[in-house]
Amino acid sequence: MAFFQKIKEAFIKNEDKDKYLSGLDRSKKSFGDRLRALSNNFHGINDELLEEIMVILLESDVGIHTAQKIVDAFESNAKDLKNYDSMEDYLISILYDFYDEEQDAPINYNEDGPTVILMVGVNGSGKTTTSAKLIRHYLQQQKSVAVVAADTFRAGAIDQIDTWANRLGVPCIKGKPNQDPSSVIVDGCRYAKEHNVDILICDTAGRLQNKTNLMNELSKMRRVVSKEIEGGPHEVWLVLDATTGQNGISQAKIFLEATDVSGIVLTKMDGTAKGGVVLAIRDLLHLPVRFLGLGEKPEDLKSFDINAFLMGITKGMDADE
Ligand SMILES: Nc1nc2c(ncn2[C@@H]2O[C@H](COP(=O)(O)OP(=O)(O)OP(=O)(O)O)[C@@H](O)[C@H]2O)c(=O)[nH]1
Repeated sequence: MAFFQKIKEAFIKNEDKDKYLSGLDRSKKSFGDRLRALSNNFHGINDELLEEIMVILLESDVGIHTAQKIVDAFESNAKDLKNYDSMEDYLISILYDFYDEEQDAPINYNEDGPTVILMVGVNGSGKTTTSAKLIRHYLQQQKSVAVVAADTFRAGAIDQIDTWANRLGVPCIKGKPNQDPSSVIVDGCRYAKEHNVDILICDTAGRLQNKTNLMNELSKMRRVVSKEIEGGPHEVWLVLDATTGQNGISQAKIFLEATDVSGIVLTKMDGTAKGGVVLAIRDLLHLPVRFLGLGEKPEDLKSFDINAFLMGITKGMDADE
């Protein structure tokens, strides 16, 4: 069976498939459609073709380092592929293996009390919106959820998450503007323990003015959570704006130097053709992509699925043809 068939079979079972297709449509235009255009002039695997694949990867923002690795892996076994379809199928299999989802541990949920998730990332990356989307995601899974408005530095951030919490009918634990975010997080943890909350989402501030401050602030937050709730924080998710592509990766590295991060949420994927950044993240940051933001609405945050992702960026809506 062609490799793509396997992806398609898994994709069909994903209930978020329509959102994946619409949200990744721009990436598909820059990747899948351009790849397919190579079928018009396919003369086997040669330097020209490898060069074209490289350019397509780069323009999808896979980044030079990662793109080179992908092309090398592809080249080493592709020589005998005689037609475009088998070439495309093999390339998709390389991208699949490259992501290698098997290496990901499942999300670390606390079996004995609230699971605390710290949301970190620079301002504007979509952290607050993603926190709101996560509330919905977990409510849909019949979990009890509360949110902590620990971004006490940005005027408006507290109101923003509070409004979302009200709309979604979950408690929002908030402090005053400029209050120490860690003290608000302590209040949140205590509330979660007292009220048997399953998931506590902490929307933190994303100030990146200097690494030492960031490091101190993040380690204080971790420390207070771990004192209040055993094993916490159970997950620390770095929110990255996909439209910033490779710049987002440099930003991510600063956060990774400041604290342990257990996963990435990539927002605004619907607004960019740079979908290839998923592969660069995997290669350069060695972290699982946990969720993709595929639109602005609360229901537009989707659990990452490599099959749906590859389908979205390669064949998209044409997959039924
Ligand atoms: N199209 C689209 N827009 C998004 C997505 N995620 C977030 N946004 C938009 O991005 C903008 C910034 O989002 P916020 O959630 O306010 O960003 P933030 O990181 O919390 O910013 P601070 O609160 O300043 O830290 C908002 O207009 C969101 O609607 C997404 O997946 N797709």
